[in-house]
Amino acid sequence: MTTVSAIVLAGGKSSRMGKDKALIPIQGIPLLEKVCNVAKSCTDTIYIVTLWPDRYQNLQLPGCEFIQENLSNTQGPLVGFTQGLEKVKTEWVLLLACDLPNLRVEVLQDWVNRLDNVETENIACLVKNTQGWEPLCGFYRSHCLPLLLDFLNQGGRSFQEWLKLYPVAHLPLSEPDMLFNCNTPEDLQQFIAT
Ligand SMILES: Nc1nc2c(ncn2[C@@H]2O[C@H](COP(=O)(O)OP(=O)(O)OP(=O)(O)O)[C@@H](O)[C@H]2O)c(=O)[nH]1
Ligand SMILES: [Mg+2]
Repeated sequence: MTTVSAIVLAGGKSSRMGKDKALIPIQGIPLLEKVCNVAKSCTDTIYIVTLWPDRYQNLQLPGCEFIQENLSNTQGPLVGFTQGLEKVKTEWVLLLACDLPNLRVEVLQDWVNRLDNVETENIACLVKNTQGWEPLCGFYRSHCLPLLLDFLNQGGRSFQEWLKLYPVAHLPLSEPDMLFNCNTPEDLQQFIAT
């Protein structure tokens, strides 16, 4: 089976939520912990990229390694991903946002099993929606790092724009609510109510 690592992004400002999304308890478990638990079903190597590892010190995150972003301010998920990718030693990396309360282990494991059959030209393997790729719940080849650095050096910061430059393979998703992400207090209320 393909070996993968995982990168969990937890360096966003949570400005729409008004408090750190990573720490919001879902059924009593902080969201970042929940996401890392799901990532654990795919790999033993999990990197959490954040500007503030101290905040997450008391979470149950066994085996997860913090990567402290060496920036004075957040630069967005593409930059956070790049900082994580610099550590990755496996061929593929699973990238996850920290605000995905609905992730399903069986779906992610099915996706991992598909990676061996992805054509080599593809730099990533992602779900597509009507607006474009879902960049924050899917797989990237670690050798895309130089391409990503080039893009950042030219001032690019958008996942969607970067992904337009290279071939990307599709991942199937029969239940799109798995990608529901909690951005606002209303999103959270909606999630808790369902
Ligand atoms: N490491 C890192 N993660 C980031 C950065 N910006 C966003 N993220 C993460 O990327 C994911 C998606 O980001 P958003 O849903 O926009 O979250 P956010 O930026 O915290 O929220 P808003 O401030 O409301 O836009 C979340 O897991 C964030 O923690 C960043 O600069 N560095
Ligand atoms: Mg989000």
